[in-house]
Amino acid sequence: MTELVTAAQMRAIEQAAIESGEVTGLELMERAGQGVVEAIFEEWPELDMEVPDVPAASGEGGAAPAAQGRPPRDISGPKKHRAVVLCGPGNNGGDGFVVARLLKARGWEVSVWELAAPGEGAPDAVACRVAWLEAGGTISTWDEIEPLGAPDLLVDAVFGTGLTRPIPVALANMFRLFRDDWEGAARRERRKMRRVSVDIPSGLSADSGEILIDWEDERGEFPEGWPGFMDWYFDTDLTVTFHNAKLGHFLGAGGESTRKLKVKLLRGLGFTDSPRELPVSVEGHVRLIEPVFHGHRARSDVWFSFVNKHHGHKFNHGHALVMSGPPGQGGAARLAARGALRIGAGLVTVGCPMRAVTEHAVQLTAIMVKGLDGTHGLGEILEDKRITGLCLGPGLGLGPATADLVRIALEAKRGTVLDADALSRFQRKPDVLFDMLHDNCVLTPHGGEFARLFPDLAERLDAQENTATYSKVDATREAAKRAGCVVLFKGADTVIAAPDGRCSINAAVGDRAVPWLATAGAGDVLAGMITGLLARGFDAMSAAETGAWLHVEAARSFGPGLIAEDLPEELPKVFRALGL
Ligand SMILES: NC(=O)C1=CN([C@@H]2O[C@H](COP(=O)(O)OP(=O)(O)OC[C@H]3O[C@@H](n4cnc5c(N)ncnc54)[C@H](O)[C@@H]3O)[C@@H](O)[C@H]2O)[C@@H](O)CC1
Ligand SMILES: Nc1ncnc2c1ncn2[C@@H]1O[C@H](COP(=O)(O)OP(=O)(O)O)[C@@H](O)[C@H]1O
Ligand SMILES: [K+]
Repeated sequence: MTELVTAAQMRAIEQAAIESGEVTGLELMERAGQGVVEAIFEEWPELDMEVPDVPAASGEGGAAPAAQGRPPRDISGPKKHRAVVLCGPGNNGGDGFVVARLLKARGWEVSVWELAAPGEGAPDAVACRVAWLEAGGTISTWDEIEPLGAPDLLVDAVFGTGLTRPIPVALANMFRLFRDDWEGAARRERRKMRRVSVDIPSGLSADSGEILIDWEDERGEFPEGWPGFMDWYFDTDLTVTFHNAKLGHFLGAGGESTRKLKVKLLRGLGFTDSPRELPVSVEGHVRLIEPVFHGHRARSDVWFSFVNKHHGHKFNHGHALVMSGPPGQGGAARLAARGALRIGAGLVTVGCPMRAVTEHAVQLTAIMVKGLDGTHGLGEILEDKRITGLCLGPGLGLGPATADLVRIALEAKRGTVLDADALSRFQRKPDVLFDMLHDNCVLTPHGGEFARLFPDLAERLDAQENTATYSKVDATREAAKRAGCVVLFKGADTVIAAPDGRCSINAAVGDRAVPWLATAGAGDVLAGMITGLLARGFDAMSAAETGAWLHVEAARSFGPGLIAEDLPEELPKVFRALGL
């Protein structure tokens, strides 16, 4: 798994490298700029070549008049590539000056626009600005911006990890206007404008992925028909970050805007080849779930145990029990049960009220059905120690029986997933639930359920929109600590945390985006998949991480048009593709 860092952790890493004398701040900035240029040419190799001029129409420009019967000959020579670099007042802007200088040295026409000159607080950026001027570069200020020739490349080096204050909405709007103006100009000149952000799209918090906008600022001055909220950051095609990806690349709006992310190593930070190991002790880091089966990277323990499924009979693979609600509401439990079976539990039983047995029996084949006489019946069946995974919540109902079933289930101390109604039922008294939970449990709330169990954390998360001091990672970590078990907070940026501080993100963004997974019942299947893994003996954190990752892989493999029923059925294909 890849380690993700916060802005403060990144600063600590850089600081440690600088203090050790291994590298200077200026060298780091130079490498960062080089990394961006390298990434640009890797992503768009065509930019590394000269642009052939478009032959002008007869009589215009430099093209020769067409000789009879022959196409016009281009005598105007190659055009230069053009870049516009937007520089901010800090070290992110410093990186921008390096990029500008390196592109100019390769023969590009480069215009630099400066929000404000870097000051004493950013001496390395000042030095890079001087180097740009010494290389013959010029600098315009943002209030002098005028339409110019269409660029092939727009480089956003305005704000990076140092953005902590919200930017004025007027500035955010300028990002959009530049982008639109230059994109229009590029279209007119038949060029394609690529947008690249240095470190993180400007306007986003590197810690929370939130858009940092000061909405109070001059908002009223702008005309009707404002663009939607999601346009208020520097919308970009490629983000080039350094050393390690940041949390903000995967959370919230940051996840949605980071379509393509390249991580460039800054050699001299105690690194050899891998961004996966952190060179200095970084407390409380977060991992991106990204199991790798082949290649030079070591397999994680989770995947090792998955591959090495024991041989033996079905009970070696665990027995999952999924509790169902009353007749007519059993679909959710059946979806969960199917997920548990397909992910490899040896046996799966749907436990239901006696009157729901017929409904389940006509629908289920490989999955067993057991009529249970309420809490008493659940207690009885749990005397069978071969039942190793429990799932309660999908379609269970919000009546008092649900709370009793949860209590009996938790007393049995098996691997247990609580989802949906099993969470919402405790809205009024979450502490009652927290007192019963044990460390082999996984709670799988979506946003609404999270707010029911942890209203103060959800409120804090909502309220911090413009300050970026509190992220989904912070909220989920706090929730896990309070609950005393693993909490998986769902979404395209699913965050999974354990009470001991371990935390990971399962990001369904960028090339892993699966918006079609937002379909009724998808969450029930996820609960079942995690239950199946618990039944197989995975610990709570590994079960949640592996289940969440496979859930998205199944959705990716199936593609648009997916309905919840398709998810379990897609798993064999995912396993095959993984070489299992
Ligand atoms: N030596 C280092 O620390 C390195 C830093 N690097 C770059 O440096 C960046 C971090 O640099 P900084 O910490 O200087 O911060 P940034 O350059 O990201 O931005 C902070 C600057 O913007 C100003 N600012 C913040 N909020 C503002 C607002 N709302 N309105 C107007 N101005 C605002 C701050 O006063 C500060 O000058 C990284 O993202 C990375 O691009 C890289 O060069 C690698 C080496
Ligand atoms: N835009 C999205 N991209 C990726 N996954 C998503 C997205 N929206 C929702 N999901 C996932 O889909 C599932 C929906 O679960 P949930 O909200 O409980 O719905 P339901 O109760 O209908 O099953 C969760 O696993 C969630 O992480
Ligand atoms: K930036």
